[in-house]
Amino acid sequence: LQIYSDYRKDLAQIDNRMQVIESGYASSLARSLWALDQKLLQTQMEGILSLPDVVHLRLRIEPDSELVMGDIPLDARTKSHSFSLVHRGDEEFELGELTVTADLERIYDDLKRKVVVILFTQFLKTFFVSILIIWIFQHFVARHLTTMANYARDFSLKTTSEPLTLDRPNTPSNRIDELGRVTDAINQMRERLNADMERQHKDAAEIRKFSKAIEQSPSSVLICDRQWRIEFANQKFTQLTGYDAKTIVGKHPGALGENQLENRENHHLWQSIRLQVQRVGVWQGEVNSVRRNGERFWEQLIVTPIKDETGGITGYLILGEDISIRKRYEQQLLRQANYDILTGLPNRMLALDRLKLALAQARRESSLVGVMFLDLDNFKHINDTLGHDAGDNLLIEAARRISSCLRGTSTVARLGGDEFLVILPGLTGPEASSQVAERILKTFAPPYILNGQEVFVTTSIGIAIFPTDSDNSGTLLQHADAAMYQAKHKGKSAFAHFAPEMTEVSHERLKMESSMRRALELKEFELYFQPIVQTDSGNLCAVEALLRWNNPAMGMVMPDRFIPLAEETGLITPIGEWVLEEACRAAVGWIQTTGRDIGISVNVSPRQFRDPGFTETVMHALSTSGLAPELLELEITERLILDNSIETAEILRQLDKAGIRLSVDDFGTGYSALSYLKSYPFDTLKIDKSFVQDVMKEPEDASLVRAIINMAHSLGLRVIAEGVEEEAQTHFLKKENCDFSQGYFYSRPLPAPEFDDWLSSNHRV
Ligand SMILES: Nc1nc2c(ncn2[C@@H]2O[C@H](COP(=O)(O)O[C@H]3[C@@H](O)[C@H](n4cnc5c(=O)[nH]c(N)nc54)O[C@@H]3COP(=O)(O)O)[C@@H](O)[C@H]2O)c(=O)[nH]1
Repeated sequence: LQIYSDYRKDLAQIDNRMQVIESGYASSLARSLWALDQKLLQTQMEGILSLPDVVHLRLRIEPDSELVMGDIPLDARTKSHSFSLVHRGDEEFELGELTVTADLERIYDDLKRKVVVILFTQFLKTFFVSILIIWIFQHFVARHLTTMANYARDFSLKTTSEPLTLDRPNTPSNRIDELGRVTDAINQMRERLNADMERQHKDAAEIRKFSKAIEQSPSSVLICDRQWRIEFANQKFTQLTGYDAKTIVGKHPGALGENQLENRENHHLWQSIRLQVQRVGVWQGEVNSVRRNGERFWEQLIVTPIKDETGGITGYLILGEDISIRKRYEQQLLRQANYDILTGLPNRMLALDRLKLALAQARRESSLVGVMFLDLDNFKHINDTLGHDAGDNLLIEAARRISSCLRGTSTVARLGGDEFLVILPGLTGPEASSQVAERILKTFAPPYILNGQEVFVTTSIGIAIFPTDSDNSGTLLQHADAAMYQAKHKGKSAFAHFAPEMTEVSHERLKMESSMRRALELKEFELYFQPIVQTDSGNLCAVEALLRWNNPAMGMVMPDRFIPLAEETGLITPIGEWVLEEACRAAVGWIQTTGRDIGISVNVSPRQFRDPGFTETVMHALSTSGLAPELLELEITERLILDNSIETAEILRQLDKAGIRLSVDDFGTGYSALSYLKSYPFDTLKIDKSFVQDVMKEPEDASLVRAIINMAHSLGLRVIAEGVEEEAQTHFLKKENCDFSQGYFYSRPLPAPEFDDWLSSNHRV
């Protein structure tokens, strides 16, 4: 711009000069021309030519001459200016025209010089300024950017603890400038990354822990997606089912096998599981599953949905536990509770159930049911003379012969000892039962081979018909029993139909009942005491009170004989009350004499337990004797709990709340379902003596006792083994960690004075 402006100025100067020439010389030149004064004209033109930059003059003289002075250099850039020469008198005459040409080369040279100088100085200035700027940029910005770039390049998960620092003073202004802010942002990012990584490590450790726990869980674990397709199976699942986790991924848990029939069965089960999980949120139950090798096993399944934070279902969790052993024991216990071990026939309990069912069906169909009571003649004699084994073999063979005479719909059961019961549903008439009886008597005709010798055994059969003789199962049995006695009276190997006059045979029973009604008043009842000891030390810890009836006419009557009658007649309530008060009083006496807390166990019959005033009776016995509630243990049979009534649960809860201990008596002889033990507040479980007595002889009984102890312990119950008679049994029970033992090995039940002697002489008290 500067150069251009100078250039314009020089041009303007030349123009100026042309104007000055025009204004200064035009009139004098016109005068010289008018006067035709050539000399002066020449002088004037030379004067013009001497002016700076003017190199050429052309004077055109009218009409046709011309005067030229000076030269125009070749290729020179010029500027010309022409003006007219006019004579102004009265009239104006154009005398000619002067064209002045100025050489612009000087101006251009000046211009070039200036350009060179300016360019050079500008270059130097720019160069040094750039150097300065570069240095400033390098010092204040670029080297820090390089540091940042190096930091970013070398940044890795290992270096997150090292912050980015710049090589410059940490002043407030440095902290808030761009570099400071970027450094701060990078360091904040590093810290956030650190915190995220720490959280991630923690989460990963948690996830590892949980997945290890699931992987090593003692329960089998399946995780399915929302469509019930398996996503994960743990080791235990593979162990349990034989299916490799990889091969079942994506399959439905109910369609693992190749057997289409099984898959179809499973389909219905899993459909109801799915519906319940959707409706209730959990499904729990026992399932008979199939292993990969086709083997069946029982498992306890719990199926629950897996939910995300919003409560939406993301999948399903299926936990399984192999309960085959427990199931086997339950089934074994159930079998033992319902079947007679010796003959394999249904026992009394199952027989009564079947009888009730047969009666219910007969009522619906208006048909007849025959009830036969069989008793082997002379069985006691054979048992006593040939021994128990021979007696057992006889019972087995008798059971087989009776069964062979019956149709599939009939039931034959062993009621106990040598008594059998036959139920004949759908009878066409009483004579049909006579035909069956005759068949049975006939099959008894061939001799039995016992201990290598031939023995002839007969049976007596009593028959009662539903509904002719009674429409009640209990009465029908009594009638059949009465008829059986009639058949025996007839002379054995006979059968008899019930007749009303036979009821007279229950005369003895009536006599017993009336004696029992007076027994309390006449103080004929007595308590015997049997110690309960700690199995490992043999030390006394409690005593069981056992009732005896000392009748002048009948002698010492054992409870098995009179308690069922006392229950039937309701006399058990006052008798039980007396037992409770006596037992508590006796316990307080021992505590005072020995200075030790000795507990007392009292048997409670179902009818006594269900009496509305039972809880008050117990509390009254405790308060009048002053016995601490935790020293009283009530023994309740499984039978009582099986009715599963709300009242039973409520009474048990009240007693438990009062601090009284509760035990399940004769465990193993009833239904033996372990599930109820969980539902009621029991403290102790008493294994029935029938199992304990054979632990050294029967491996099955030993494993059953072992299983009962383990299961009771797993439910938090203490275990008492009843009927310990031999030392070997105590070793077995010790080994199996049975808490307490009771039986003749330690002491028989003793009357009060003898028990006091036992207490004072027994060093383990
Ligand atoms: N409701 C009530 N029931 C009672 C009461 N008193 C007794 N009973 C029940 O009568 C059943 C038979 O009792 P008992 O004849 O007294 O027999 C008990 C023991 O003598 C017997 N026992 C003890 N140790 C051994 C042994 O080593 N071998 C062996 N063969 N028998 C032995 O066991 C009976 C104890 O049974 P439990 O009650 O199951 O502990 C019996 O069912 C009593 O419950 C009563 O007051 N009220």
